[in-house]
Amino acid sequence: AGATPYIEIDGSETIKLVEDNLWLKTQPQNSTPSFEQISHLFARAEPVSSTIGGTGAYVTKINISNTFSSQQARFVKLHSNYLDIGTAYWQPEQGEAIDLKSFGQMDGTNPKLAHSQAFSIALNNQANGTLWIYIQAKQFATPVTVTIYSEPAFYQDQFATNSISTITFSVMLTLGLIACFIYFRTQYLVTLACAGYIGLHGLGWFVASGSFGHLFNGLPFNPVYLGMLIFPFAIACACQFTKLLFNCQQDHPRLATAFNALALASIIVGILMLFMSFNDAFILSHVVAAVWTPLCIGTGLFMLSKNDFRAKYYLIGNLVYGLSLSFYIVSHLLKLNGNIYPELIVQIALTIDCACILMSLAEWLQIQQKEYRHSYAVSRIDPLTQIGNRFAQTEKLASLTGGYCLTFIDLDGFKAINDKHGHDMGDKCLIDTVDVIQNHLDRLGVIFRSGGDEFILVTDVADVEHSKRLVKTISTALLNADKALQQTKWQGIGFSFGIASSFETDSQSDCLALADQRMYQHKQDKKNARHAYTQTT
Ligand SMILES: Nc1nc2c(ncn2[C@@H]2O[C@H](COP(=O)(O)OP(=O)(O)OP(=O)(O)O)[C@@H](O)[C@H]2O)c(=O)[nH]1
Repeated sequence: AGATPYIEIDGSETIKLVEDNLWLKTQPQNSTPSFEQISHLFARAEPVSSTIGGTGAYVTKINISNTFSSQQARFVKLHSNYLDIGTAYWQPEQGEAIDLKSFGQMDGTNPKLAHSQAFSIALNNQANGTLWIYIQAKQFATPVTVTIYSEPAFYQDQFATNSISTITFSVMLTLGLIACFIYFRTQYLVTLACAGYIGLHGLGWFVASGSFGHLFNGLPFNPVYLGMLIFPFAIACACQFTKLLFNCQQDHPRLATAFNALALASIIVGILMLFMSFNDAFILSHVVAAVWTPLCIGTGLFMLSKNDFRAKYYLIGNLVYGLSLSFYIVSHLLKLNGNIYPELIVQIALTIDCACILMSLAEWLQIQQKEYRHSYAVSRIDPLTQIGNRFAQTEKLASLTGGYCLTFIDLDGFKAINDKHGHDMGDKCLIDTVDVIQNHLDRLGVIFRSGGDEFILVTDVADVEHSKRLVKTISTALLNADKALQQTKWQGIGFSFGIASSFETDSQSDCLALADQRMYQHKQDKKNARHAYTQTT
């Protein structure tokens, strides 16, 4: 270890200590050690160059001198994501060592700070002394830097750090909840996977930032570690989401297998992690991330190369997240000392990623909606004549609220066309006949092909008088249509029809039956008239 560092408390807002050779490795303790224990441990501690990747307990002492002529309050912040036990003592040059408040994550008395721990120290005027710090955790994921803040600078830093952290995991949790609600409404599995993907990431950071522990302190275990344990389950959801988003089962079976395999592996890892040491769990989680990140970015690039526009948001989000993770790793390895924590940058990037993921889900839902609308329309259109079919007719009848008029139309002599010229010509005849009907009746209501050579015209009617007038108008229109048909090559075809209104009957089925009956009567009358005509000639 190098010489004991020395800090002069002057006018500076913040004083940062380089982490190199600051800490000494010592024996972990079962409970918060006393000053005597710490000084004892310090004497036998092993020098280490850095705490990064370390586990267990570390101890340090820092000489501090207050150059002010007044008492000074300062905050000491340690950048340590995990911290089971943290305790510090101020040993003035003269006098007894003073116990500063414990600042571990299991202790509820320290100032609440996302991703870090802090404690306060009051330095008498012109005081010289030694600050002893003991820290203990299952894992030191980052170099544990020590920064000394003036009171205003600390509160400012605390506000910014906690705000950014809270906003990001709140946004993630909210987006996850939105995806969850979409699942309840649509039952699409992709939305459930999306809810898991975003929601579990949000929950993970809520726990990992320390905020969960700050809200629910007094737990028998340190909840901050749980953040890492949630991660593989979030990745399992992310795999399923990606697979379903790009319809991999149908379009890219090999990718689907890869995502299923990684999802299964992540779940197994996630369960195993609960039973292994946190250090192993920590490494395994990073292995999962190392497989997932290139896989999702590669998939995004591949899908974009196939012009799949769902990939655009997916790729942007994962690139932002991937870059932030790289920055996180590099910043810790190179011990970059920016003003903003790399964890917060990852959290911000992940929030952007989650928003992009939800956008890609929206794209997916939009495609579904378009397909649904298309099949909805197609299922209600008669493919031969392109007018509404019986299904559409049933819906129209069900939607009627006021008075209505139903016209039953049946072709005369259609079977003969089929018999004489074949079904293809019969089809053509039907198409032409519908054209003629539409030209004459379109403005009078909606026409449906109820089957074979039968059609129904549905008209909304205001009152009895209106329905009486309508009977005349429709009859005239159909007689004109009949005449028009005679001008085409289908002279043998004619229309028989019957009209009934809701004012004459009690129900729609009665109204339909009455119109059918009148149509049949009309057909019979025409047949009789033809018969009589043939007899007289
Ligand atoms: N080409 C063709 N024929 C069809 C189609 N749907 C039903 N048909 C035929 O239409 C004919 C309807 O029979 P009918 O109602 O007895 O025909 P019609 O000659 O008009 O007899 P009336 O109604 O008594 O005047 C049957 O031969 C069906 O096979 C179709 O989509 N295409």
